[in-house]
Amino acid sequence: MVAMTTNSVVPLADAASYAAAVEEATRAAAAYYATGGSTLDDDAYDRLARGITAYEEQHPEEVLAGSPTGKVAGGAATGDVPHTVPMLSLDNVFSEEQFVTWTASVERRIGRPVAAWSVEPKLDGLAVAARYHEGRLDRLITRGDGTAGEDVSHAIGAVLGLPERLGTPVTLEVRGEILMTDEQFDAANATRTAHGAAPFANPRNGAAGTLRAKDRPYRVEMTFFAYGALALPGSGALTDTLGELPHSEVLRYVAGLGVRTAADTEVAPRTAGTVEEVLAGVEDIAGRRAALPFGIDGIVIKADPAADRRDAGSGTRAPRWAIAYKLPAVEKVTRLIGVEWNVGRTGIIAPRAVLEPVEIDGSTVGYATLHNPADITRRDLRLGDQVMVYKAGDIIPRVQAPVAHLRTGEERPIEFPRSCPRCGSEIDTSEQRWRCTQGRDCRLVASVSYAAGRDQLDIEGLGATRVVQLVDAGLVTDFADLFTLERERLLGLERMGETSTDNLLAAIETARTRPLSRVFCALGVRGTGRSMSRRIARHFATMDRIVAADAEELQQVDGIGKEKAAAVVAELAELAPLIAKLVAAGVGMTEPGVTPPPAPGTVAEEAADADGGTDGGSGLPLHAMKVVVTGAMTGPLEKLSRNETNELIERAGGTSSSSVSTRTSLLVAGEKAGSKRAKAEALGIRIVSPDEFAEMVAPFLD
Ligand SMILES: NC(=O)c1ccc[n+]([C@@H]2O[C@H](COP(=O)([O-])OP(=O)(O)OC[C@H]3O[C@@H](n4cnc5c(N)ncnc54)[C@H](O)[C@@H]3O)[C@@H](O)[C@H]2O)c1
Ligand SMILES: [Zn+2]
Repeated sequence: MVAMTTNSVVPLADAASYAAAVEEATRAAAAYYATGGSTLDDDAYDRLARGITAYEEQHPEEVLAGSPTGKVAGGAATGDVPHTVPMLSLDNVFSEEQFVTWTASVERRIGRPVAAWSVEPKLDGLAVAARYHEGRLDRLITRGDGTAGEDVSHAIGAVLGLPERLGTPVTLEVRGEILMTDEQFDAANATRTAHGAAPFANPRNGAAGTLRAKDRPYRVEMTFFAYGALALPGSGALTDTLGELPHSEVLRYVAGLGVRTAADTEVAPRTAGTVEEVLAGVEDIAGRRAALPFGIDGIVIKADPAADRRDAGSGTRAPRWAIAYKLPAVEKVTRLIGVEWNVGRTGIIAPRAVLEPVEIDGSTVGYATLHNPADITRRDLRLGDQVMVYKAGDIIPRVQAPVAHLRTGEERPIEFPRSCPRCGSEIDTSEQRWRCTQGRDCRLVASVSYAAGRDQLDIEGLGATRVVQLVDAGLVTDFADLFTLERERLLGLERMGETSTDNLLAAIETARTRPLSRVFCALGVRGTGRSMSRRIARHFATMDRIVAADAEELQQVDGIGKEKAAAVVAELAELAPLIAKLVAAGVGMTEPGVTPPPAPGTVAEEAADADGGTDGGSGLPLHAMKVVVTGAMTGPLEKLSRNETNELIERAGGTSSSSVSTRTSLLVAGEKAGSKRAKAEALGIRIVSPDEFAEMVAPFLD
C-alpha cells in the first residue's frame, strides 16, 4: 500500500479569511512559477488551496474572480505565445480508493473499459513545450496559463535531453518537464554562490528560476524528460500517426528521435492492463522515489489508447484521461538552529544540521546531514536560516539549501572547528571530507585523554598532545597501558626529559589510588558522567559488584532507568578486558567508606533495607540530605572544583544536586548566590555559608 498523502486543510472561517487566503495563494503561486521564490513550501500551499476549495464549495456565491481554483497554475502564470492545444494541469488522487473511483468515472464516460494504462513518474519540475521544425529546435515555451505561455527559447542549449537537432527532420511539438537533478542542483548552487547570488532553495525552484533568467553571467545545466508529443502545422503525415498512436508508443517514437524520456531511468513508464497492475506500478515507482537522482512528487496514470483519450476529453484545468496519484510531500521548510560536528570511526569529521523539529512524511525530523564543510560554504548556509529539508523513505534527511528570500539579516555564519572536536588533534582539510589527523586512533586519543581528565583519573601533565605522542609511539592502546609505562621508553620520546618523565610517572602513580567512582567514570560508559559514576560507585562499592550486576540491579541506582541499565550492562561487557587489565595493573577498584550491598536475593538484603538503606551512612553529617551549592566558595572550599565539592558532599552521606526544589535539604550559598538563594528562601530551605558548611563536613575535608 502506498502511504496516503496528508491532505489536511487550512480552515477558513469567514469571507475575510477566504479573501486573505486567495490573496496569499495567488501571491505564492506567482512567485512559485516566476522565480521559484515562493514563501510557502508545497505542502503549505496545497493545504491553503484545499482550504480555499472547501470554502468555495460551502459558499459558491462568494467565489472571487481571482481564486486559483480550477485554473492552470492557479491563474498566476501568463504568457503571450499561444499553445496549439491547451497545456493543462492534472487532477489528483491521494489513495487507491480514490484512484479506483476515478478509473470507473473515465470508463463510464467513454462507455467501455480502458484497454491499457500508462504508469509514469510525475517529474517535479516545470512543463515546457519544445517546438521542432524540420528537426531543429526553434522555440521553447512555458505552460503559462495553459492557453499561452512565455517564450524561454534563450534556455535552448542549457537543457540536457533536449537536443537542438533531431535524428530525423520532422516537425512536431514535444512536451515534457524541465528539472534539475540533485547533481545539477548542487552544481547550480555552487556556481550561484561563487557569483555572489543567493542559492536556490530546492531543485524545482532552481529549474523555475533558471528557465526564465536571461543574461546571467554564468550558465547552469538542467534536464528535460519528454512525456508527450503532438503535431504542429507542417507535421504532414506525422499528424495522423501522432493522433493515432497509443501514448506509450508516442513516447517511444520521441525517444527514437533523440529526445530524453524517463525510459532510461529506474522509474521508466510502463503500461498496465488492469487496475491491480497499475497499483503495483504505482507502488514500485513510489518505492524507488528516495533513491532517484531527481525529484518526483507522484505517479501519473494515463489512458494509453488514443481513442480513449480522445473520447474522455479535457476540462478547462485538466485532461479527463489522466490523473496524478500524489505522493506525500518530502520537503519542508524549517529553521537551522545549530551545526554539530561528529567524528566517525575512521576520523571523518562530518557536520550535522540541528533543526527546529519538523514533521515530514509521518516522522519528526530534528537532524539532517550536511555532508561536508565545503557543502556548507557552497550553499552559503547560515545559522538561523530557514532551510528546505528533504526526507523520503529510509534515507537520512538532508538540507537542500537555505530559503534565501526568507532571510531576516539576523542569520550568523556557521563556525567550523579548528581542531578535532573529539580528540583535539589537528584536522586534515585537504580533501572535501575533513578528517582528524589521528584517523582511526582518534577515538583512542579521545578516550585516553578523557580518562586522564580532571574529573576522572586526574593525571597532571597528560594533555591531549602528550596522549597523541604516546599513541603515535605505540606505547598506549588503551588507558590501562598508562599504568605500565616504562621510564626508559618515555625518555626516548621527544620533549620528554628526566623531570617531565618522572613527574608524569608520579602523577600516574597517584592515579592508581583514585576511588572507584573516578576509575569507573574514566571508562567512559555512555550516560555515566561524574555524578552518575559516583552514584554507581557508592551503590556497589566495588568494581566486581558493578560488573556482576544485571540490568535489574543497576536500576536500583537513582537515575538509571530500564533502557539505560541495559545499555550500561552491554557496554560493561565489552569493557571487560580493559577492566581486567586495570585490575592487573593494580588500579584501585573500591569506593572508600562504602560497604558493598548484600548479594541480591539474600535475606540480608531485607535486613539492610529495614536498617534504612544499603550504604550504612546514617551516622554521616549529611545523611539523606539533598545539597545544592551555589555562588562563589570561600574558605576551605575555595580551592575545590564543583566536582570535588560534590564528591565531598557524597562522602559525607548527602547527594548533590544543581537545582533548588522542595526536596532540597540544604543550600550552601557563597557570594553572588542570586536566584537559587532567593528560591531557597522562598521555600524555607536551610541556607548555610561556605564556612559553616566546611565545619559541618570537616572530617571529610582532606
Ligand atoms: N509553494 C508554492 O507556493 C506553490 C504555488 C503554486 C503551486 N505549487 C505546487 O504546484 C503544484 C501544482 O502545480 P501544477 O498546477 O503545475 O500541477 P502539478 O504539477 O501538480 O501537475 C501538472 C503537471 O505535472 C507535470 N508532469 C510531471 N510529470 C508528468 C507526466 N509524466 N505526464 C504529464 N504531466 C507531468 C506537468 O508539468 C504538468 O503540467 C501543487 O502541488 C503545489 O504544491 C506550489
Ligand atoms: Zn580526533
